[in-house]
Amino acid sequence: MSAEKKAFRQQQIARLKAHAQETQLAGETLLAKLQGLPSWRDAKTIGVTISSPFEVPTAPIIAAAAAAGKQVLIPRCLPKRQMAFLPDPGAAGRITSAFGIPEPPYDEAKVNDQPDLLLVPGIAYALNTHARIGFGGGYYDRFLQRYQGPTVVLAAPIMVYAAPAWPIEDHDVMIDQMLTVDQ
Ligand SMILES: Nc1nc2c(c(=O)[nH]1)N(C=O)[C@@H](CNc1ccc(C(=O)N[C@@H](CCC(=O)O)C(=O)O)cc1)CN2
Ligand SMILES: Nc1ncnc2c1ncn2[C@@H]1O[C@H](COP(=O)(O)OP(=O)(O)OP(=O)(O)O)[C@@H](O)[C@H]1O
Repeated sequence: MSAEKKAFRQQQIARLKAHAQETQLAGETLLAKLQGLPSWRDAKTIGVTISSPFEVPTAPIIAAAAAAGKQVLIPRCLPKRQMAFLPDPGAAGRITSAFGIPEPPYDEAKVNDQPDLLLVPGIAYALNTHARIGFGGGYYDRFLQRYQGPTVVLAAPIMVYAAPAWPIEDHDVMIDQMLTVDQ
């Protein structure tokens, strides 16, 4: 990975941490926008992460999906930077990974890697190209190569860039839809 990308990521994560409260507040507006999308309304299954304190809060999204009768699928990290989506067992059923992320237990029979809608996490997004940069695991760039459905990001203000301020690589996959508080 380029030193430039690494430096941007470090700086951006520090910015996210400094704007955690603003990001939490933006969550409400972003969820309302998400609920207005046809891709949300039509989805019977939703792929979403369990957020950390400086990401857009996903607990309200998960609650809204469940209330609307949608099945919530959350990712489990696997060896070789692979990721599988499995039904959310609820807070008490999640297992916290070595990276501190609550994950579903692995059960091959329950894997569904083609949710009807995928909410993609990240640390920064570009309005012009819909490029994204994540935490550096490469999990989503790999996953998105074989995911066929629509992708959406919920971009808190601190995550929004007019154009990418980080290097774009061949394996970067652009996101279909970018929701922001302002645009
Ligand atoms: N809330 C949330 N869950 C998520 C993601 C996310 O962005 N947000 N992910 C989005 O992808 C996946 C996990 N992402 C990860 C990204 C990097 C590393 C990681 O490797 N961390 C190392 C440093 C890097 C390295 O050594 O290569 C570490 O912390 O030691 C782990 C998980 C799945 N779950
Ligand atoms: N499709 C892929 N095939 C092979 N290696 C990949 C692929 N996507 C990413 N990688 C590798 O994974 C590592 C992390 O990728 P990158 O810096 O793009 O992560 P990221 O933008 O934070 O993405 P993500 O949120 O998907 O983890 C890099 O070493 C990159 O070369």
